[in-house]
Amino acid sequence: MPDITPADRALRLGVAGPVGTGKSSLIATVCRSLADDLRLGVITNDIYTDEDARFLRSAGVLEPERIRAVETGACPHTAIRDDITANLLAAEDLERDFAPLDVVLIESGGDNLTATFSPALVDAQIFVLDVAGGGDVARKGGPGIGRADLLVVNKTDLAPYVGVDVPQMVADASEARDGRAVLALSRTDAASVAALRTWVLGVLESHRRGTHVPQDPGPMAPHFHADEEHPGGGFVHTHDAASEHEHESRSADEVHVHSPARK
Ligand SMILES: Nc1nc2c(ncn2[C@@H]2O[C@H](COP(=O)(O)OP(=O)(O)OP(=O)(O)O)[C@@H](O)[C@H]2O)c(=O)[nH]1
Repeated sequence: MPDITPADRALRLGVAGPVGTGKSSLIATVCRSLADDLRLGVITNDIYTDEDARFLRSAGVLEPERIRAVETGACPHTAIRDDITANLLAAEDLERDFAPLDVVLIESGGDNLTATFSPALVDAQIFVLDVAGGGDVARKGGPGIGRADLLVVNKTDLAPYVGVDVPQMVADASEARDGRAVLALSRTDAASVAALRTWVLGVLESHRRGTHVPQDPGPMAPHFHADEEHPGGGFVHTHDAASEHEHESRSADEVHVHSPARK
């Protein structure tokens, strides 16, 4: 049997970041700018719905069949970091059904500031912040901000309305990242969209050459889960290997993958 190396399959590119920072819109932008040149697929993760996948299908950026939703049933960050089975199966199915694909984009649904993808699931990952979250967010650090392959400071067109100094926010982010890539993006700014396109093509090229090394930004920082039945209204937990994980656990066949009916 021939050896299959990561370079022989599609580049798997994760897109994570807090709720509403523009992850789905960024994926739509990448699809619009690359769909004529590359064969693309998308997987979205949502807790109970396939809302992000439906948004992308209705945006008409790819054939609907190339956009699949994983309904995680628990926090999406669990399905991109702790038990990636459903996402891996969805990626493999998509890659088989539309072989050969160049890039599969995997979105982590509305999630918190510390969620990151396992390097066993994605080859590279983008972490998305937006200016509306405040100029200070980039300075606060965390695994995604510090060590994702690319940090996007999104919706720069809104900066004048929310009083954020974009060059300062980018400088703070670059400092928090020891010089790793930071991109100020707005879907209304063609030059920034072109820079995003160039970045994706660059990662794809190194992936194909076999020189791209997936990085692990690190586990989520300890975080608080609201729970009415818990004393104190919730609990704090961590995701490091040594600590017990308290999320509801689900087997792969309990996790739903939505794909529209094939024509
Ligand atoms: N002004 C402006 N608005 C944007 C931009 N990108 C996205 N938005 C808006 O920001 C809102 C959230 O965008 P989404 O793409 O749904 O964000 P998301 O991170 O996928 O959201 P969740 O999946 O719920 O976490 C929507 O109203 C978008 O239209 C941008 O570049 N500029």
